Amino acid sequence: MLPTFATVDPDILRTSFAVVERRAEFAVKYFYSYLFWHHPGVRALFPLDFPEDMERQRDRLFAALTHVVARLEDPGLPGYLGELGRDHRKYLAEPEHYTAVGESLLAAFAAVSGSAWNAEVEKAWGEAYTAVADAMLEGARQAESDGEPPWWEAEVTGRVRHGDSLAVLTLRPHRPLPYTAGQHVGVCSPRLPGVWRPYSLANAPRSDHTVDLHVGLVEDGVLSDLLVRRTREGDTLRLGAPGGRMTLGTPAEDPVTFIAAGTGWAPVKALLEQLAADGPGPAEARLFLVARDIAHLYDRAALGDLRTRLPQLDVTAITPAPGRPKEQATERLLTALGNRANWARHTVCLAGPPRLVDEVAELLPLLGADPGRILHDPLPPTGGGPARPLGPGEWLLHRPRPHWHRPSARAPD
Ligand SMILES: NC(=O)C1=CN([C@@H]2O[C@H](COP(=O)(O)OP(=O)(O)OC[C@H]3O[C@@H](n4cnc5c(N)ncnc54)[C@H](O)[C@@H]3O)[C@@H](O)[C@H]2O)C=CC1
Repeated sequence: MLPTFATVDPDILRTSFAVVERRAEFAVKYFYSYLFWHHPGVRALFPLDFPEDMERQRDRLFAALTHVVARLEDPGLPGYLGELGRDHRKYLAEPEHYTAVGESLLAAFAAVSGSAWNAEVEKAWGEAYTAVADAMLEGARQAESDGEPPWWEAEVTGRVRHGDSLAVLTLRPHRPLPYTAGQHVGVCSPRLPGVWRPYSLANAPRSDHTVDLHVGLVEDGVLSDLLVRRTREGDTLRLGAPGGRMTLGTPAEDPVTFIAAGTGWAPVKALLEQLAADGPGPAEARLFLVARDIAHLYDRAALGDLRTRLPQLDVTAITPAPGRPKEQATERLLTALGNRANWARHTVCLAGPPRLVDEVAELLPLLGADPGRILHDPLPPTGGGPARPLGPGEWLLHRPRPHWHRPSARAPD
């Protein structure tokens, strides 16, 4: 049985985390300095050769903590943590590493909290961290006792380029990778040890166990550059444990809307393949496909095939007006979504750039969609903007663009 957070007072954690969050940058630096100084053995788990990756790792820690603090009463939290622990086996994380991380985290929180840190707060965080670590370790132990490897070695058996910035890789894992359409995996190349990035699996499970990845070139990206430009058939990659909640039951009978932007098409394609394979599918299905320009509406043959197999699928392709920036497609998408009805009846699967996902996920309930049936996965941002909440000073220096729900309300730029 997974540990619960029943004994931890969520208000104490939230109030004290708000204090830490305001000095997040310092807290994170303190945390890693403390961790590496007091537990030098842990260094091996982090990609110190890639400073940019260290930055991402730092952001990820805060993103994960924020996720936990925001969902303390969520009954799905232990399940999420179990999945995280199962996935952390790819970093070769052992119980003693969890202890070292917990000790360093509390030290960092105490260091940045000043007088807001007291015995009661320390006790609450100690208990919360123990519950988090126990849930993660339980997930890892379960995976190990199920005979799951910490990662799956996979050979690249196919590579198709779509323009300069996109490649579809086909991989054959050395042993079958158990997953559900819509899920994603961590991907790592032995040529960049320790650098893991999440990619959605772009196909429903196949009898030959091969999987496709759609890889878009990320500006200044380390792994995407290697995957798009320098990976060849016969190369080996590592895949972490599949995870993610953007999955549909089988057979899926309720009306469903898919919204895919850029390579967010990958998991949506997998879900459509699953619908087509399972039978007639829901009576009502709609797909909004968003791309930065017409040339980036790739994979048209596969879409044509899916339309034949799912004749009820209503497809809307959206690109920016000629000469407008790629983000304008998101405005057009929001308008198109506003023009549709029946949101209360639809399950919505949403995949694409994090900011688009955030904007759409905020808009849909205003259109009548049930927030509990809007499915998307929190993926780390790929460049172009901060990955964690901005501190007050940073906010003044880099004011975030406001999130507009009604594009018509947006001042012309
Ligand atoms: N499961 C998921 O949610 C998946 C998410 N992704 C993510 O999707 C993204 C795909 O990148 P690309 O193919 O290069 O897409 P892209 O950068 O070409 O963007 C496609 C469309 O997304 C919208 N968009 C992009 N940046 C935006 C912004 N800052 N604010 C509002 N809207 C924006 C625009 O409408 C744009 O036309 C990556 O961030 C990747 O991590 C990819 C696969 C699966």
